Amino acid sequence: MSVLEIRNLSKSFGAVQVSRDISLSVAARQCHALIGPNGAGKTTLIHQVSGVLRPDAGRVLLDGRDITADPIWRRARAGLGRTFQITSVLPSFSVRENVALAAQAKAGSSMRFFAPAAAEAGLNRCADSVLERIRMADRAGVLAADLSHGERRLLELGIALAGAPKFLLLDEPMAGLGRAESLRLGDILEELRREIPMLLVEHDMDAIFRLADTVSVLVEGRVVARGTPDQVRADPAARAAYLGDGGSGGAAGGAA
Ligand SMILES: Nc1ncnc2c1ncn2[C@@H]1O[C@H](COP(=O)(O)OP(=O)(O)OP(=O)(O)O)[C@@H](O)[C@H]1O
Repeated sequence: MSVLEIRNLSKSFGAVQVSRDISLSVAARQCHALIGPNGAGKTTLIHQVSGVLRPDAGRVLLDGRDITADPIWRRARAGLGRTFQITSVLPSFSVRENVALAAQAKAGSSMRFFAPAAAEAGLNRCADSVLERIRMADRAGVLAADLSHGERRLLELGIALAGAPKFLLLDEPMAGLGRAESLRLGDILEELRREIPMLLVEHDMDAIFRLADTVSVLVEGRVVARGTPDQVRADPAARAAYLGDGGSGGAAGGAA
């Protein structure tokens, strides 16, 4: 069964239709990547899944439950994790505190039976296990304000993971990262993807070919090609529309 299912989503801004009858589904242990030229409507689609925007038509289902009308917080509580859209890092708190606060927000009232010291120890344990996963255990005590851009991105992922998501929305996680930082984040996402299914919008084609099981190519709000990374790389419609290269160059050509 699909963990995330998007059925026939459509969205217009005034006279401009930005999502045109888009359907896609992501099963457990799958990474579905969304690629397309600037302005194709990728972020608009992610916003409709996360709840930032309401679609004009169509439905979004998480674990089979219709969440189309749910506000952002209810989607988060239902297990929809997202990163890299709303900056959630608190600069004057340490890395561990940032993750522990996110874990506390997730735990909510279930913590009320514990003495404060025990609750704090539990949150710190949770934070430390997240920091291991994002390979930032050695930065636990550093103020978030003192992190590099790449580390801040990792911390944003850690904050999302502290919410124990059952699905992750990743909107251009590699944007602005250097080569080494992209590879590091790619390693972490590769480990995570078999555990938490994800919808990934990304321009970094190396990351797409490394992480995605399925790729959908969006052009002018419509899915024009879909398949494995290799199938999409060979698809004439994808090459013509997204790569704009007649088959010889462009982003996927570069990754080939
Ligand atoms: N709130 C809005 N009001 C009006 N038009 C919008 C709004 N948000 C996005 N658009 C338009 O919708 C189209 C799709 O934008 P969107 O940001 O979803 O594309 P994208 O594929 O994510 O692009 P990029 O790769 O550059 O991030 C663009 O033409 C954009 O100008």
